[in-house]
Amino acid sequence: MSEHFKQLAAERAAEDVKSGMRLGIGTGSTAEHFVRALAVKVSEGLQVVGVPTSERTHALCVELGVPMTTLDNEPELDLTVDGADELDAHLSLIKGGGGALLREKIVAAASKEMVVIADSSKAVSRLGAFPLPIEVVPFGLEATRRSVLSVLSKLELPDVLHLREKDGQAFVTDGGHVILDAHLEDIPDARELAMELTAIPGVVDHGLFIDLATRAYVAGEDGVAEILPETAA
Ligand SMILES: O=C(CO)[C@H](O)[C@H](O)COP(=O)(O)O
Repeated sequence: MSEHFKQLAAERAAEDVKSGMRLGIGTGSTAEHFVRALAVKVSEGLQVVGVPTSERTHALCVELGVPMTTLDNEPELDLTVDGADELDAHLSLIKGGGGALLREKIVAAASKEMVVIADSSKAVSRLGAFPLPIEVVPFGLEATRRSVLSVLSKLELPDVLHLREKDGQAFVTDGGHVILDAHLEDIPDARELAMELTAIPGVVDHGLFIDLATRAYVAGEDGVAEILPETAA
């Protein structure tokens, strides 16, 4: 069922795409529904160019004939459409379950608008149940891991960090980095944690997306809801 809701949210976002737009194109199963909906519109004559946020999305765009460009050619984008692992009422997000958080954040930051597409299971009152991906440089991994643990301890968060693996090896991102997944259960102050993590040498980025999403389409039993960010207290 959640696959159907992902598709509904993606199709709603595709309706916002107009000819001439420069798009950021996200990564993951929900974003793939968006690529498929976009490809149909392109085959009907819609003229757009997209910057894919991962090699996986790039391959799908090639397969489906969605025209692509690079962020170097188009450093300012009109609209990015991407999925999320969690979103709260302020449209703060956890992303990176698919490991593409770095390119996703660069592309979202280069866009005038970022639309999040999700099934309703992703909407939470507070972020943190989904493990927070922290992308780190392989050089000095143990030292960086200790620095991350010390930030978690300072903020009184659980010190559970797992190096992400794939097929028994460390998972390597498109940028050649590795990922530490932080099992925090609950993040009382996402902004503070984001700032602390960003300041650690060796941390390339993390999956907290704050003040980037401008709108979300969340699909569930009652249809597709449009969500605008609540102003933070
Ligand atoms: O951040 C992401 C990839 O890095 C994805 O957007 C996130 O993991 C959601 O994936 P899905 O749409 O498959 O549930």
